[in-house]
Amino acid sequence: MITSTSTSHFSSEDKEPEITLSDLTSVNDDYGSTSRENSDKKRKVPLKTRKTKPISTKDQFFALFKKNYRLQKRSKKTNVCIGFVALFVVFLIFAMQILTDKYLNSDREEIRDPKKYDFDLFPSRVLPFAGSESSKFLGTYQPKLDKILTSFKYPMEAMTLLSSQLMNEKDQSGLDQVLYDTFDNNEQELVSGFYMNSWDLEDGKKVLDYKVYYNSSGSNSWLGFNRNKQDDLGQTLFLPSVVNLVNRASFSKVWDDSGLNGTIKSEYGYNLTGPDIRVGLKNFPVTAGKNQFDLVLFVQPFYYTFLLHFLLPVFMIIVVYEKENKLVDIMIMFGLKMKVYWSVNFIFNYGLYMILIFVFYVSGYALQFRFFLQNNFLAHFILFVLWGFSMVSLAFFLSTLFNKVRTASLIGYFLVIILALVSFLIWDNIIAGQGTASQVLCMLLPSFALYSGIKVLSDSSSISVQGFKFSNFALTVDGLGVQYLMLVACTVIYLVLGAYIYTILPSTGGKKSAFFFLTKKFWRDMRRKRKNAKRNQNQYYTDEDQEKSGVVSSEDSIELHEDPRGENIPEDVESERQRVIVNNDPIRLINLKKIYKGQDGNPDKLAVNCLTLGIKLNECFGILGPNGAGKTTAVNILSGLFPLTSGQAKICGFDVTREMNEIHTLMSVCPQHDILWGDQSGEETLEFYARMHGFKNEKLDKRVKKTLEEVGLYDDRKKLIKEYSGGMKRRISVACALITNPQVIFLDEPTTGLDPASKRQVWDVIRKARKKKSIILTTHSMEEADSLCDRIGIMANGILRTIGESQELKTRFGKGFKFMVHCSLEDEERVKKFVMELFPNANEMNSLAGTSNYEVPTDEVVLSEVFQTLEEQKNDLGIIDWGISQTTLEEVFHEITKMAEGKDQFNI
Ligand SMILES: Nc1ncnc2c1ncn2[C@@H]1O[C@H](COP(=O)(O)OP(=O)(O)OP(=O)(O)O)[C@@H](O)[C@H]1O
Repeated sequence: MITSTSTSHFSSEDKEPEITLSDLTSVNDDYGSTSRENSDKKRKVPLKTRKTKPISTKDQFFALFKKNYRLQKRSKKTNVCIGFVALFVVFLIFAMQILTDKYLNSDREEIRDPKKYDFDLFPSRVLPFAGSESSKFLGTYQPKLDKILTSFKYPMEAMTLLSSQLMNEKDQSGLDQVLYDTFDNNEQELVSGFYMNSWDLEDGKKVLDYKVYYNSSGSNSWLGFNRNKQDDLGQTLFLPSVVNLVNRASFSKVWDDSGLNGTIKSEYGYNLTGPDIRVGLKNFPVTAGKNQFDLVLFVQPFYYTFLLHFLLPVFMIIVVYEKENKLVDIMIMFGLKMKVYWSVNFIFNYGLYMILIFVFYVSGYALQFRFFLQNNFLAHFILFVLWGFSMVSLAFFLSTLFNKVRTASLIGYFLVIILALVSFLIWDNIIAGQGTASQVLCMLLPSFALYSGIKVLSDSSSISVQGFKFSNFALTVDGLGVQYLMLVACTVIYLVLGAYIYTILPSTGGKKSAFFFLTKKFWRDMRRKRKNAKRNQNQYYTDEDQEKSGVVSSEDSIELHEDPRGENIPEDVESERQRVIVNNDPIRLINLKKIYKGQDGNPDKLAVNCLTLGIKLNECFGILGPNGAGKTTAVNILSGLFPLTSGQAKICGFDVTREMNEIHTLMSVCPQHDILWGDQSGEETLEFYARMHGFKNEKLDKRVKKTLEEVGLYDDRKKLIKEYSGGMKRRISVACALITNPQVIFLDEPTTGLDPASKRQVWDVIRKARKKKSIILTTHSMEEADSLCDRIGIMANGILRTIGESQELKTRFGKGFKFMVHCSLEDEERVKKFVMELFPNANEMNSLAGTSNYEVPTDEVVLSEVFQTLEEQKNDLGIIDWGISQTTLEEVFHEITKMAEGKDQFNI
């Protein structure tokens, strides 16, 4: 086991982010040569430092906000749809108001003496009385019946205004008159009137005359549709319950005390004493006038609730789109802080919602909706503001549950209808009748809080009510306080739930235990992260610092584990391991291991095993390997997408497990697949990333222009990405990786899908960009690795098989040179003899029709001599053509992967 212990160097000098266009423009002509080694020896990268200041939260915030704004502006279909729905709902209500006034609010005829119904004492159907706490009665009675009246325990007891509304000793026509006179005031509020009288018959029997008036016109009757109709609604629903009350009173002791004893034979078979009870039912008298039936009052809670839910799926789609297309991941790799991401989305979505609210208010006031005119402005404004918060939180929470835009939008739009409809159907009919506790519980689904709030305001804005006044505010459901509180609570609850689900089910990087926060490790890591972040805040250096710094090492002690191959570890891999442990390369991987947890019954997958590797300053390091070798996994760990299972990975001294925030400020990635917003132009895409890294104004423009020119996209800079060809997208992805002037770049198959000309263009860009940087490039193109990479590592089955410069590998694994000679058949023997003299250890591979191929050991070939000899003797020997070539990297690759086949199947 070898260890190294070291110190660190920091510079806390506070400077603006460096814009070194020269990084892109100055061409380093000696790429591919080993002379770079020498410069590394002179100057080593200090650990735990970065070149630029940490990315500022403010820069990220504005870059992200601008991007969101631009994309939303271009989502024309969605915007039109939102606008259309808003206007549709508003005009629907407006149309209803007009239609109602014209057709439903017809003239009303006077009814002074409404139809009267007489009933048996005990109707066969006895239903519970359907009154509420706010129901009011108006009645008249004889004082001697006082006790009967006060014995009407439930529900009259709850009717607070009962006594104040009772009028002594009015006769029936007197009550008719009172009800008639107060019709316009009473029609919404009074549910009933009653008349009660008692007298003695000639035979001494007592009579109790009890008339019930029911109000079929107010809000307490069903929708008010029964107005003016002497229907049997009250007869079937209302009267029996009142009669039941009378009966209960009759049976009570109070009855006896009132001295009204008599015998009652009920149809139930009871023999009870009591008076001759005469019960009747009458509708309220009606004044002449205009019916003021308010259809709007009935429908507006539903429509408003529907409209105010309409942005829910839009918000979900914004988040899920970026999740599905891995745009969040790439932004994280470019240093985006999640707290900034969520804040911007929250504020942005809330802003969109406020635009909708603004349109809603303007049209509501313009069209003179009573809802707005009659109610206190703060009452509905606070309700809408708080609903906006809880809806955005709810959308975030829901968006963590979906990974596909299609599913999210389908379920989102379905939810809009369902939530509005369920609130409409359930609140009035079921929940409103329950106690406050049940109502509060239901409001944990904030749609109920919104609906009930709108309902309170809507009812308060009916024609005959004065509207919701400031004095009506209270911590009750009717006073809106409960709704406000619950909307605030829902905002917090759904934000916390969303963050929790996002943590345990991230879009990438593997699931976490549902109880992760109960582990000691979690809190320890949190503490460490916070400590590191504080310590690292000002640890960045300038070019000058870098020049002065010399060799600086990490303060951490690093242990090198034994390679799983033990003694059989290839020499070059072992020597790299020894080199890495004592060198402070900008990228250091030590014993890196990654196991993907098996899902859906699949076993765990060991993707990377004991990878120890260092990438030097100014170096472009190529990782080659067949599909599934573990290349992308290694890059993803380094870029913070996946956590490593064990081992260490450090970038400029920052640990990927704890200091990813710092690492993101100094690295960038060109992912394997283009991860871009289709509705942004190439220029805007680059601007976004550059802005996120602190580039502003002129510097920003220059940087973007230069980078676009480098990748040959300047002329197409204004085109939307969705109009780009595959090759253009690839080039803009490479440009994104370079625009932020990072110290460390990961390029995952950067030229896949490019035509040869574009490929070479990108290669040029990478070569130029390499100065003062460390680049890891994974590729399947041997030509690319050969041309760009200073060193190459070949992986197979998650294990590093070999490492070295391209030439070294060719020498080590190739079978020397290939020599081909072509002559006529009669000269063939002579030529063969000559070849064997020239290359005594050559091996003839094949010979056909005068063309022979040989493998020649490298040490037998001195190219200049071979050229000279062959050119001199060519004509004498009758050689028509000849050629010599070196073993290609592709052959080395095949050789190594062949050797690796079937090897190293480790148990996890
Ligand atoms: N998220 C994942 N969950 C489980 N296994 C995974 C996951 N990602 C990759 N693997 C597995 O890990 C191994 C290494 O995959 P990786 O993508 O790193 O290979 P690669 O060398 O980049 O391949 P390619 O050249 O095809 O991109 C493969 O066997 C792959 O199936």
